[in-house]
Amino acid sequence: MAGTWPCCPTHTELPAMPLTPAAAPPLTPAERLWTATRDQAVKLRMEGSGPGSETPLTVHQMFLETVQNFGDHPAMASKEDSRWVTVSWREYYRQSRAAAKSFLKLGLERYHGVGILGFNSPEWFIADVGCILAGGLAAGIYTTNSPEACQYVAENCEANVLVVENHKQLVKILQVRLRSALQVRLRPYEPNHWLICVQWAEFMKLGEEVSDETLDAVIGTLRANECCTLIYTSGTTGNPKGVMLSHDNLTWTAAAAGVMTELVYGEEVVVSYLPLSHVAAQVNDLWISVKFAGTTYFASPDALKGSLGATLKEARPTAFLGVPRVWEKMQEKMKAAGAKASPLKMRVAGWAKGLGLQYNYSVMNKEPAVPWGFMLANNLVFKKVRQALGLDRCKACFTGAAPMTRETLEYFMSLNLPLLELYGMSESSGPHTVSLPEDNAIMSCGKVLRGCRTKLDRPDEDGNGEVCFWGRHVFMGYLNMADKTEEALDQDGWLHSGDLGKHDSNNFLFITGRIKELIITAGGENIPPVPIEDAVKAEASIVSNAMLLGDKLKFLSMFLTLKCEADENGEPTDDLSPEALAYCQRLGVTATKISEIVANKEPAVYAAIQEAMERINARSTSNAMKVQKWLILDRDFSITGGELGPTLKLKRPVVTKKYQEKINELYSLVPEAQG
Ligand SMILES: Nc1ncnc2c1ncn2[C@@H]1O[C@H](COP(=O)(O)OP(=O)(O)OP(=O)(O)O)[C@@H](O)[C@H]1O
Repeated sequence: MAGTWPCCPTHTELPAMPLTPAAAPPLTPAERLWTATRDQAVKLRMEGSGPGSETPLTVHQMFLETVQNFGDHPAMASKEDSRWVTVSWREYYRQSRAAAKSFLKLGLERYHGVGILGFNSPEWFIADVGCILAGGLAAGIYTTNSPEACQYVAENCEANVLVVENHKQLVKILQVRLRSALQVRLRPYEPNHWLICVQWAEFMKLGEEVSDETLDAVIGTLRANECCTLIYTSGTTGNPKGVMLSHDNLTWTAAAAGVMTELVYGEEVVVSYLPLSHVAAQVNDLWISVKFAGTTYFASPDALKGSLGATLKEARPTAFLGVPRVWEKMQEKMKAAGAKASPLKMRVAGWAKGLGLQYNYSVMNKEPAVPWGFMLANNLVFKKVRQALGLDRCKACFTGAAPMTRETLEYFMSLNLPLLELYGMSESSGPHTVSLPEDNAIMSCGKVLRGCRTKLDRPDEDGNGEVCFWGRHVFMGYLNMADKTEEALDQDGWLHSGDLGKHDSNNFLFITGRIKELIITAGGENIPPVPIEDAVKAEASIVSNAMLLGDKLKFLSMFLTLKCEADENGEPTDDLSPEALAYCQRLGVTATKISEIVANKEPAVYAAIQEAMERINARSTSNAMKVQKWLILDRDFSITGGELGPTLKLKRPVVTKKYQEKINELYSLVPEAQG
């Protein structure tokens, strides 16, 4: 028998609009677990009973359930003229239907894409949901994409319509193909076809003459085991791939993640600021909110340049998700502020942090012991920190999408703000393992989502094997890439993550490496770069980013960048950051710019980094793992520079290509003759 999700509380009032019946439509018959074809259905990985056996739902059904039960609750909040304006679930549904009608009117064909290129906003959500209701494939495009990268996505998903946030983004689109002026474009890839471009308000009216019956007829043909969304991977390991997610992938995963983290229907608040084209933000901000009738507050586009703190204080989210770099930045800022405090305040903070760390380790070890003085520390320090961060209502602070350092985890534990690690991929519709407030272990990514399974493939003697996923969160396939899909999914349908991991005796999963970025030297040694890179960053606090080199080369070397200030566009500048300046001052160096340090090979700084490198080399288990050479690049890595992906993961192929000449210098290689 199929299971059901815990029901949300019922609310008798129905929205004043035609609603289609909520009975689950049948699945499209399918034999295979995967496909690379846009209009093909897949077989779902249904369990016979319990978690994983729940009735599959379409996005429309999940949405409708929330509208029926929480129609008047606020669904979205955005700032207009310095005031928060909310949109109810009923209104959000009405607007999504209006957008769907307009897409149909514009000629959106079934299983064709709608590219959405813009910062997080109600329009982003409405365009996404509207596209799905109209039978299209919603495809977020990163705002940081180059014109060519936008074109790649639009062509790959055969977009009929692009929804573009502003002139800046539109200019990119105009550079690559057609000539037109405003916000929505029609059928861009059909030669000689007419184009229309309209502003949002006009777009929302375009479909007014499309009847409810017409739209409901389309909605009635949606099937839970068919594709509705494309998530483009950010390309840390190669060209972006279109990850096809079905309705069931989204609705099942949103429900499973929310149930596991004990979300409360109608009470959750999140702040949306991470790129929605990334799976983590999209599932957290959009789909979990739909399932649990949460309220999404939209941050300003300059969130990561400084305004996020103010938004958090106003929205006071009940859960908050940050990628590691966001938490690290918060830590850097708080430490810099702490360093300016009076000696007394510093002593109090130091004492409280000791208690915070002790207490949170005791909770983690399942022997919670409130140390003497903890309550005082809570009143004097922890509560104030939470309030200052806008996290005073936050039941869970999550980190995910990339590895996190122990130092940052312990820093937040010491402030009684333990970070809960999540692990997953675009190909698993987001989360595969989840850490919970009362069930987590430091450096672990938590336990597998209920209803899913983990297999560690070909484990070594320490139990490290490739992490493989099974469950209803596993994607349908890569659009138009059957070969890549067959590489990712084995014959039995397990998704191979390309990550190395192991379980401890309590079944916590630890990610111990990435096979997909393993460096294989010319001598055949397999070397995971991240532990060495993290060690350098920990040993030399002036270092912002480190990238190990050595793939198919004779020895290891490393690129380093220094911590610097960012300008108003988030671009790295030549000015050293306060932390880097402090590092220099400790060494008696007066330089304030990266260029000064690099141009002079500033002896004291270079010597200090060399000593750090020697300490790390001394700990390495073989000569092949020692870093023989390193150099400092004159500009830090950034999203805009292309070296970092949207979740701030290093894009190694981009750095290698960009700095090929420097690699040649390091290895005294002669570039291949041209032509
Ligand atoms: N908590 C975590 N700890 C360590 N690594 C993580 C964690 N969460 C995610 N990752 C890494 O991120 C990967 C998934 O990232 P994602 O699906 O976002 O790909 P991507 O950034 O689009 O890049 P790519 O182009 O390489 O697929 C995982 O396979 C894993 O390597």
